[in-house]
Amino acid sequence: MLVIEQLTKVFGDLTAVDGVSLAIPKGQMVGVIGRSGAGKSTLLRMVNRLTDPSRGTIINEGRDITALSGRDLRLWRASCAMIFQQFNLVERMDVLTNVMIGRIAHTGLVRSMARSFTDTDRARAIEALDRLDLVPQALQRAGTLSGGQQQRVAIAKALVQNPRIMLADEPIASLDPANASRVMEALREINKTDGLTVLVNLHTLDTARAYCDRIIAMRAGRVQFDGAPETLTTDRVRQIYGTGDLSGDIDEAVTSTSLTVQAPPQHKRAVGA
Ligand SMILES: Nc1ncnc2c1ncn2[C@@H]1O[C@H](COP(=O)(O)OP(=O)(O)OP(=O)(O)O)[C@@H](O)[C@H]1O
Repeated sequence: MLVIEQLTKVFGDLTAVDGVSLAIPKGQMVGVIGRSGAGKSTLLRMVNRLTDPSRGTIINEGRDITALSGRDLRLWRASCAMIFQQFNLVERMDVLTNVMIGRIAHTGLVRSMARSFTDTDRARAIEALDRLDLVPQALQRAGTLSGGQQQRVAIAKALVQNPRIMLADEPIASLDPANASRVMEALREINKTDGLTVLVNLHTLDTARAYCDRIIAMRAGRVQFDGAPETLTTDRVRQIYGTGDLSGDIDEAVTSTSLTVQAPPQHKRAVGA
């Protein structure tokens, strides 16, 4: 169980995350939705301590994550794999090497920089690539792959870290709908097969509804809704985001979503996938 209590992040005059409390059972797939600036990224970044909280606590399986420093903090970060919108791969390196870099916590930085990986590293990386249907691309330069393939390489790289939690910060925001579906399906498959907790930030309600066990809707740093996808009705979304304030992705999701049909992901920000 991941327990977040009164988690707050203040940047100058701005409270980006404002007293968020959540209890996330192991193995749950949670979609965090909200408009740009709602505090979704800051929340995720605090969970893996890329951003230090101003107040509040994060407890994972009874361990106070907010108190970690030094080696323990590095190990926590390694066990909390992060997927970013922009893939974070070394484009000029081949796919297999990119994935093996994910073994850094096990291999060590020096060996990783020298690209001196063990047979175990290589075997784990190939196994992960196989799960993501990317073995044929293993020796291809990462930069030559499509955006969707690159994001699946990033997921394979995260998998070889042996994470306890997978954090994905708008993993499909740069992808076309077909690639977005494959990436979300891959995350869901890993969540179900490995029992891995997944926290995924999404701009669109349809996607969260289609793939997540639970939806957290944020606005201005606060949790406005936390529950099962089917209980987040259109009326509830309108209450949260306000009828006079319905522009952008959440608005489109409200107007385009059937509440009974698990719609395929509707991507809103297609750029150079
Ligand atoms: N390092 C920072 N310094 C100052 N302000 C920040 C910093 N990081 C985030 N913010 C601000 O905190 C607020 C929340 O940002 P955050 O990125 O968490 O929102 P978000 O919901 O993830 O938005 P997006 O969907 O656009 O990524 C925004 O107003 C943002 O400008």
